[in-house]
Amino acid sequence: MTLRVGVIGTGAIGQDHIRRITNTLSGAKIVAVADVNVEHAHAVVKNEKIDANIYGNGHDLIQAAEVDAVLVTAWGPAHEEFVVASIKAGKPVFCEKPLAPTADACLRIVEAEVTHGKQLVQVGYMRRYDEGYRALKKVVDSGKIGEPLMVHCAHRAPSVSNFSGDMAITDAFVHEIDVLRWLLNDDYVTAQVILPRNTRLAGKGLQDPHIVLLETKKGIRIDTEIFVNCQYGYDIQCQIVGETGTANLPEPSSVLLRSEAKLSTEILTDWKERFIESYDVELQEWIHSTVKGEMNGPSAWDGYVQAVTADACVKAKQTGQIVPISLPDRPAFYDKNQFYEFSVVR
Ligand SMILES: NC(=O)C1=CN([C@@H]2O[C@H](COP(=O)(O)OP(=O)(O)OC[C@H]3O[C@@H](n4cnc5c(N)ncnc54)[C@H](O)[C@@H]3O)[C@@H](O)[C@H]2O)C=CC1
Ligand SMILES: O=C1[C@@H](O)[C@H](O)[C@@H](O)[C@H](O)[C@H]1O
Repeated sequence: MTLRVGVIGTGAIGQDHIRRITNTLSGAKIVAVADVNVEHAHAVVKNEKIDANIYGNGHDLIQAAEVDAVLVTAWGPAHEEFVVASIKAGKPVFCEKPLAPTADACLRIVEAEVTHGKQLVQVGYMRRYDEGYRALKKVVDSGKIGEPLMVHCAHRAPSVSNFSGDMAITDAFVHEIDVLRWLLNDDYVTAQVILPRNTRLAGKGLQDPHIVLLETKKGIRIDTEIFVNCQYGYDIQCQIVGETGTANLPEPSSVLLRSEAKLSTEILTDWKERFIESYDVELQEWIHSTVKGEMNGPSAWDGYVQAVTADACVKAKQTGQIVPISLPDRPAFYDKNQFYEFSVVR
């Protein structure tokens, strides 16, 4: 069976996902696209040479008979309405991060899904599909370093022209929020943010770097440097310190170059390049799971936890205080794999 996918939002990552589903992955094809900028949607369909219907309104795409599953790659504030509408239509939906910009909006999505009774939502946290993070998780789960005690991370980007306000936390650090609780199989209980000396190279009025300190239920302490105008590269670091050893996220593979009296390896500069394979694996696994009627990736609940944690970090930044993170108990609904029937008969 070929999964017929409709994409809402034909901007940067929407186009990337259209390309990978069309040219790289198997088991799915793009049959519809929607964007508030319809001209842009037309241009994307033409440039990518796909045979897809074009809608000016995402809700029409969700209702369209030719669409089996929905990919939401519109701006964050538009995610909630499209994810909820997909759930109500009983269609599996992959939504790019963040699930929604506020914790309340994420909770409404969780409630809509629980009410519907089957898990239909996956959130685009692709680091869980990265070979390096998966290898790191294997080591942690094996017990080779004993129980994890501390985690030291860095999220560095060369520059970010589009960031405003607290986007270093709400747009960039959200990836660490998701991947670290998955790596550690734990949840967060407090957040604190320390503001080091500001770089002169950040946009006007923007704080950069930040140091975020998270504490988990098990008492693990996590420090993350977020430095999104570091100039030199896109550099993601993660070291887990356990009782009997440490484990580091592997560096992306790169040729070890001996030249001009120097020994060097390349550092990537673009997040798309750094995680290019993870996006492929993430969407390929989503396609396979969806066709089987399963939902195995980051869930709406994970999206909600990320939003609550990000809110606490923003509050901690604003107040300079250690902010408690309290979450309701995870609904039992998210404990088990909920299978849905693929009702589309062709
Ligand atoms: N997982 C990851 O690493 C990444 C995730 N993202 C996420 O993907 C989402 C999109 O980001 P970009 O592609 O960079 O943004 P973008 O600005 O390039 O594209 C967004 C598109 O959505 C369209 N749009 C906005 N509101 C809409 C609505 N109500 N209905 C239909 N179309 C609408 C816009 O016209 C635009 O074409 C964001 O949530 C972002 O955080 C973006 C980059 C990387
Ligand atoms: O999601 C992403 C972007 O929105 C964000 O701007 C980058 O910093 C992230 O690393 C990338 O994965």
